[in-house]
Amino acid sequence: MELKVGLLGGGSWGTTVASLVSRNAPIKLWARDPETVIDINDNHCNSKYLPDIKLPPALTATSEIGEAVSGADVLVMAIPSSNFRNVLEQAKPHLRPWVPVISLTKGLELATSKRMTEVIEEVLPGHPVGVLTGPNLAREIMAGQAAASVISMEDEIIVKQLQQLFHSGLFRVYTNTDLLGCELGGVLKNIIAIAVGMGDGLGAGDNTRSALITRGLAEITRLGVAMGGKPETFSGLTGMGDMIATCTSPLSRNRHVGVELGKGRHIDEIIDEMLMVAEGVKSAPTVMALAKKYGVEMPIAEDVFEVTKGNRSAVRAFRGLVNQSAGAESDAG
Ligand SMILES: NC(=O)C1=CN([C@@H]2O[C@H](COP(=O)(O)OP(=O)(O)OC[C@H]3O[C@@H](n4cnc5c(N)ncnc54)[C@H](O)[C@@H]3O)[C@@H](O)[C@H]2O)C=CC1
Ligand SMILES: O=C(CO)COP(=O)(O)O
Repeated sequence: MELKVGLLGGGSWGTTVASLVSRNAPIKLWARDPETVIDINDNHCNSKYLPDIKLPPALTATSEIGEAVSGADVLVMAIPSSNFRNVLEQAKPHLRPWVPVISLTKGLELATSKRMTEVIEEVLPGHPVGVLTGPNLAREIMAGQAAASVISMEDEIIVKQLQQLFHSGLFRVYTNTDLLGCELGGVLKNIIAIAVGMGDGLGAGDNTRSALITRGLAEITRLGVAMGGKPETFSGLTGMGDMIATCTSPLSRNRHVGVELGKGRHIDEIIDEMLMVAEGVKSAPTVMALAKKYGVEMPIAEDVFEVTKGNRSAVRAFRGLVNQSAGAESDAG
């Protein structure tokens, strides 16, 4: 049976995943901005978020949320974490029972510290939930570069059915049933990418970058495992894989924030001039609250949090990180 897909969110990643799915299944993308809807339907472009990129003609969009949701056999959410619950509430009256809901979002809810799949379970009880996550920079995928990703759901049968919707020649989609571990990897690496960006903005070298990525991975693994994720998940595509892509790519918005902080700019000024979302800035306070709750030391994330709050300069944070006394490699800090 051919599954129909509704995808909510007309930004860079929502449009990219909708383009991938349009090769495999009928899909309707909902965007709140009517100009984006016209641009996709008439010009096969999303000039605002993916300038100079041609979209597949099979991809169509609507500004009526009910049109994307009511006929859907699968719902995909590409809305930033700050507005995720609100959009899900708007979708709820139109959604048929038991339709699986897949999140593409790499953030946490500020007010509740919840993961997006927990928000889905709360708003839409009974619907199977999952994430599609991995080292996936939107512009590279739209440019036809090969990439790998992971669809994660706890139900082994449903996850295999949905894998086929997203998988294609140049976009290899693996399955994983460690939903918590996969989802947290995508969220937590954003903060480490800000730290790495800060180092790069301050002119640090490749050795420093490697140390931050490696120690950062250890840090996010400690928290993820304390919360119930599997250690091996954090060394796979959704953990180490996404860390490498986000911490080293000039396309990463989170790394960009770090680079600008490293140059001495203020966080408000950096965010004000960005069109797109950098989830790591918004997740930092929640990650600190989770680290405290689970008794996990996260020195790199803490420095990022302090710099983004304006309590510490990037130079001071960075000096602190490289000057820290070193114990055993397996220790925190
Ligand atoms: N861009 C990328 O390469 C990747 C992004 N992600 C994640 O995907 C999520 C979405 O990111 P992007 O699409 O890149 O962000 P973006 O900043 O490019 O676009 C965000 C979209 O959400 C829409 N939006 C925001 N609030 C809304 C609301 N209340 N109602 C309706 N629409 C609303 C905006 O209009 C915009 O179309 C983020 O959590 C991000 O971390 C994950 C993998 C790759
Ligand atoms: O999650 C991403 C790549 O996998 C995108 O990272 P940014 O949000 O930092 O651009």
